[in-house]
Amino acid sequence: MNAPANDREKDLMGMGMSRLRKEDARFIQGKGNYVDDIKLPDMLHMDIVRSPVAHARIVRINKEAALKVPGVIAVLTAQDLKPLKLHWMPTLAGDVQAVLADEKVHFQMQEVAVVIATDRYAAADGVEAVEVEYEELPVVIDPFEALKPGAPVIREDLAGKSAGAHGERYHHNHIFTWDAGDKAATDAAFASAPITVRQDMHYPRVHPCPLETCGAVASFDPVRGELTTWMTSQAPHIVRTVVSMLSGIPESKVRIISPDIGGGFGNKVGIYPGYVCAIVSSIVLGKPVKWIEDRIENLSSTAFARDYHMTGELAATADGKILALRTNVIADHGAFDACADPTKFPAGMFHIVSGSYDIPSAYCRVDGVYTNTAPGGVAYRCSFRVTEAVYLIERMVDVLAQKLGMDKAAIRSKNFIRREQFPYTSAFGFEYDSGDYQSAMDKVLAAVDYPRLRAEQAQKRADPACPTLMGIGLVTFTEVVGAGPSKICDILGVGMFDSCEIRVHPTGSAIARMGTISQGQGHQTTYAQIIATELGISSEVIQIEEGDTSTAPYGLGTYGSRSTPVAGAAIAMAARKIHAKARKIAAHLLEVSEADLEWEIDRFKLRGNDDRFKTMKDIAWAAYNQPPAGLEPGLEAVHYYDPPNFTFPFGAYLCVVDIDKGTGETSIRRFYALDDCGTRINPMIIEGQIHGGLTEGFAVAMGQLLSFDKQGNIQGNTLMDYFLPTAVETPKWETDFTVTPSPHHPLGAKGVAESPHVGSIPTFTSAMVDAFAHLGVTHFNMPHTAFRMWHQLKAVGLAG
Ligand code: PCD
Ligand SMILES: [Cu+]
Repeated sequence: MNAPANDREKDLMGMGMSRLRKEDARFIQGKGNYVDDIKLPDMLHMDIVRSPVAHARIVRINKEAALKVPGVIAVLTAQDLKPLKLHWMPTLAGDVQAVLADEKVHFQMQEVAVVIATDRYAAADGVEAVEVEYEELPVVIDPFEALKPGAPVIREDLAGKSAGAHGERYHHNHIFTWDAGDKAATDAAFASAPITVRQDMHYPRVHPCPLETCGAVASFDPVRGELTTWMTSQAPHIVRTVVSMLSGIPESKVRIISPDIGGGFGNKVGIYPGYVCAIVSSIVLGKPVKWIEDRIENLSSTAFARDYHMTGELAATADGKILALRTNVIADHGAFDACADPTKFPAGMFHIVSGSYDIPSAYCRVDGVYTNTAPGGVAYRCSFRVTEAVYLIERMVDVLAQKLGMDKAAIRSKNFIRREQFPYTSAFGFEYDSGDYQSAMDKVLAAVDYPRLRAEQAQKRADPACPTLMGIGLVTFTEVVGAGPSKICDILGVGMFDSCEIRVHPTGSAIARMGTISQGQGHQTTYAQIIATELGISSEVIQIEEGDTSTAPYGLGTYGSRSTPVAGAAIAMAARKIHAKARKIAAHLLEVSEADLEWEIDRFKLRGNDDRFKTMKDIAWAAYNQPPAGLEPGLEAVHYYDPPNFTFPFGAYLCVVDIDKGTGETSIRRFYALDDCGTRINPMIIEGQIHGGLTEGFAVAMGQLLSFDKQGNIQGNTLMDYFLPTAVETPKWETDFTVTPSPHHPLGAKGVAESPHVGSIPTFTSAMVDAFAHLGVTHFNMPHTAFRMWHQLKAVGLAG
């Protein structure tokens, strides 16, 4: 933290200060306002009939018994939505998805019908009473099986379509092939390389699992023709655009409000059938309709993450210089392609897979595949498949080091993009804005006394009586966040810029609105801190509002750690417009020329003269009272910021584990995380974000898993089974930082919230595998539960 220069600066509580979170006053008193807190007069409740089977034809749906349940008002099926052309909806990935199953169900828990009733209980009773007759079809849950010639046809609606939104389809269950890099040069480098390594790995299906599930309250006013919907959306403006396009209601009469959100983690970016059904029900019935998912519905049917079957290959010299990288991925996207990636990137930013290393040639290919599982593939705390990419490259560098008998740190040093190479263009065409990987790693190695840890490990390996296996994981990752330059990044054709509007009131306090939406990140605090420093107004009196499309300027929302890189920049630019006008007003009030003024914390003063000044408070009053001739009254500005590039935060993580040789039980002895996100706005919030991301990384690596049995029954979809670590299981985190500002961001800031998730997961695997490295093991898949580790121990002749 930069110590404030004086009391005036301290009073601002601006950038760089660990000020407490403004929003916590309401959160810790239970006074937040979540979607389920919205209660409107005459509000009806909706519940969803879901398929018990994974693949079947719907022979018949009988609503009669349900309609007799006291309180039930209506039951809607695909047949009812058909006349409105709303039984299918477009997905963000250019596919279509059934809103309610149309003649066929494609995965277990798919939405089949909705029941609307006067209360939540009656709606649930109604759901029980809807009779659906299914004729079961063969199920495919394995994407490799799905691509075989005789595999069951999952998407009959696509029959005969040999091309999708992302080009050619070569099989009825194939969605797209996407590739990047130079294949010929990469193949040539492999053909002549002295050393090559190859490793298959599966990044299993996991779920973001926010504590608050998804939900909506839709309220259509038939008199005014206006639709207001409160919903748990990470991107309310794009939802408004889509709702207007689908319903035909003018965008000016659609209002989407994201109230407080109890965690998003990528799960609340997409548009789900439940939202659409609540809106349609409200339009049809002319009354407000509330839909709130339960936990099992959230885990089973809303967007999952990952499920990437990856093959990595590295070519290198005998002394460990990497010459080329090749990867091939089979991506399970479930029954509908409903990933939420920028339109032109069906595999997100997977091509950041060359990581922190200077690799001359690289090529990657991803094939998207349909299976009878829930749709998804969202960016769970990651900027669109970056987690998968970082996992692959970090695993591969370890595998190569093992093959060459090199140390993990030494091989990384040998291949780092060096500080003087930035801006650096990767083999995939990303222009990395800045970085200093060697300094970050050196700081971590020194902090944990790496040589001593290795010596301890050697000693333990030499002692057969030692009850534990000790593993050391090391990862040096690069993220790509801040989507994005709108020339390459859009969602449904809308460029991925972001926005800010600031109004300074006559008495010197202010309100600001952005196109993003906090889900717990603390935007109300950090955004106010940026404005405080830029404008010399205390962050305490700067009100931040997000999430209401009727008041906030258009923006693309919060995910992919884009708020700081994009909206954060918009805030600085809007503030600078106000600053420029304030300077004119100050010059007028002081009767001097603008050039004679200098800015100091909260005021313009006559250069070198502390006694002649006008504070921002004076200037605000004057703006509404006696602006200079020719200048409009008022003190406000709007800025739409289209970033010139992504930002590239990075980090170096080290983990030490001790695995019990008898039981496979693992203790995380140490986890040291160094992050570099450029200029830091609020170090305390950053620390909290890093703890959160590391804890979610721990959960994924050590326990989370959604899997399916052969019939397509989902496993692990309750919190009895799905691992959400509490304070009891969570390791103690040690954090550290370096500061390498982004050269193109007005504040030098990069995103940070995803880095700890992206970086920690491969670090855990690196540590777990390292514990077995002396026994010839190079890789095993997550999650590293005690049971799976016990099998691993048995496989190498340990454990009973
Ligand atoms: N340099 C810097 C950076 C940053 N920061 C801070 O921190 C935070 C964060 O940021 P970013 O990184 O920018 O991010 P954003 O955009 O805001 O956010 C997003 C993220 O965020 C995270 N975190 C969190 N937290 C909470 N609490 N909750 C939630 O939900 C969440 N989510 C998660 C996720 S998943 Mo995705 O969606 O999957 O893609 S992506 C994501 C904010 O407040 C800010 O301001 C500072 O201070 N500084
Ligand atoms: Cu991702």
